[in-house]
Amino acid sequence: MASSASISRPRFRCFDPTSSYPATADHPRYFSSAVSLSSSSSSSSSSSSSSPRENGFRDTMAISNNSEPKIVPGEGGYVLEDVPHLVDYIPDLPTYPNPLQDNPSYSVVKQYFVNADDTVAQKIVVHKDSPRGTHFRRSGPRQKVYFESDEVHACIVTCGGLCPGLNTVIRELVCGLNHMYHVKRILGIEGGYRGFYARNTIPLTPKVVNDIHKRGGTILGTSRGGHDTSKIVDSIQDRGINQVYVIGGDGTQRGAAVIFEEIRRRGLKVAVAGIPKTIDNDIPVIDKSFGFDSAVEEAQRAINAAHVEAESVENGIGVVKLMGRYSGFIAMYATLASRDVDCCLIPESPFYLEGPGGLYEYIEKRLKEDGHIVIVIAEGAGDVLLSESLPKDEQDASGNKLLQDVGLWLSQNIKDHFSKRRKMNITLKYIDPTYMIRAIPGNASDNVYCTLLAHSAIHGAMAGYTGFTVGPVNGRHAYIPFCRVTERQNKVVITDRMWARLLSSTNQPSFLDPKEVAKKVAETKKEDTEAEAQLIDAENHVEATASSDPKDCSVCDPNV
Ligand SMILES: Nc1ncnc2c1ncn2[C@@H]1O[C@H](COP(=O)(O)OP(=O)(O)OP(=O)(O)O)[C@@H](O)[C@H]1O
Ligand SMILES: O=P(O)(O)OC[C@H]1O[C@](O)(CO)[C@@H](O)[C@@H]1O
Ligand SMILES: [Mg+2]
Repeated sequence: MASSASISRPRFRCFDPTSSYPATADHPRYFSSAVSLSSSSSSSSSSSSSSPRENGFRDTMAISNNSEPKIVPGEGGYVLEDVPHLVDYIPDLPTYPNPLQDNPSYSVVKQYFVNADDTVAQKIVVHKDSPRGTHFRRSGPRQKVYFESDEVHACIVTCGGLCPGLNTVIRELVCGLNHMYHVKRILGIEGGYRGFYARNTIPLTPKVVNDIHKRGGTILGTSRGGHDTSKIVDSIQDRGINQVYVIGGDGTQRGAAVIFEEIRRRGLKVAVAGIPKTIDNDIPVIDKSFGFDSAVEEAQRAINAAHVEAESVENGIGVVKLMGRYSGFIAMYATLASRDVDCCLIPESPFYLEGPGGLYEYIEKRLKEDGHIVIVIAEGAGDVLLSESLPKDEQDASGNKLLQDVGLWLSQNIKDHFSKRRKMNITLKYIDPTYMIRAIPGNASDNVYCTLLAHSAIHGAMAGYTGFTVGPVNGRHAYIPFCRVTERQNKVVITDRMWARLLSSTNQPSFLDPKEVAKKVAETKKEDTEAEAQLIDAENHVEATASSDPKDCSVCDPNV
């Protein structure tokens, strides 16, 4: 789904010879400006008895706050975009055997532990001569862990809008930590990020969370705004928390990235793991976000109702508004699944109302030929048209643009056009199931997916990885650096096959000038070629810099 066209690559830095952390089997050396610490740590003594502000290094310890992407080049254009690890800034941390090796459920699995070198390819359609390309570290349990079970004090927080499956992720984090790693101390942070410093916490046990996956919403509550980094990290430190599980969308992952930076700056032995959540499916790199399938399924009920209403009357028009602020995935998949939809409008594909090739013309054609029409519109579609007629510039507490009701606006315009100007008798029913599709519990497949996400996050944190988001890349779960999931939004690419399938199934106009389409295709191809060239440059660059004078940074900047 994600197009490589809009990927902006991380900037590559010189190999820093002062960077020194032990090359372990699980953690090979990498090229980046990693930190060098002057003192060894006693942080491994962090245990259940650790007192506030003792769960790691002292605040005052001089630690670089530099967290450039960790890029490991390999043969044939192979690049690993690795995630941070606690030993990057706390060397000499002791390791422990993974307790899973004695777990009767798991010990029967041949090769249960993930090979230290396993990585997941971002691009799996390749040509004979194409470079091997970007890879991410494969997720899963490691032979050695960096936390003892009774040392772990985990917390879970949910932020942003609701999404089916949130409670399942919470449940599986709690049960996974407890059943796989015997972790007993898990705190639920109430009410999103601000809950760290302004709300109570809830002790979470497998018993407390046993049934929650059957409910929509999040038992922890959620919020927008209120991200005060230093207060949040103070709270983490004061409570002696050493594993932070953050469930949320792009904004939340950005927030988690800053929390991780601050934790790293303070030198704390605290792993930060993100579990991506958004029904809009707008998080890049991962195959799809949890809750998306459930939301698409629930949207079918609204579309079905619109269809029944529309085909039961003469000149019936059903309009359904679905979520999708910047990305139209829900509208696109709900349309493709339903087959009752005649027109799908999404933010990525601008449309117009009047004149040849416009929406009104198409509606009239459908009404004449079929007697009815069903239109699905994503909430962010037609934003430009709408703001021209109703200018309004408001934001929510997180800084997201507050949208006006495009479904209502469109319905009103259609009514005005056909009744007043075309003098046609139409019956229009507007259905807005917006919050109904996200307030439900996860469906069966989302529940399984949520389990895998939670387990991946737990294995990663226990293995000492931090500053990462979990998610499947081409079907294999991986650890992805925060910067890769926050650098852009995943959007429907209207020059891709999926959108073409939709156009062919609805028969709607593309609303695009053929010349514009050709231009877009050319742009996409150019960006793809540039991205690949940059990868090859990066590999050559890292090799060159490793053997050159590290102070000579003229080669650092890919633009030089
Ligand atoms: N750049 C940022 N830095 C720090 N915190 C952020 C940043 N962007 C967002 N946040 C915080 O993340 C939380 C959630 O953000 P937001 O409301 O945008 O939802 P989201 O995680 O993107 O989920 P969704 O959009 O799917 O509902 C909020 O508490 C917000 O303050
Ligand atoms: O009304 P709220 O809670 O801000 O949520 C609305 C937003 O949430 C989202 O579903 C993202 O979670 C957007 O599609 C939508 O604009
Ligand atoms: Mg968001």
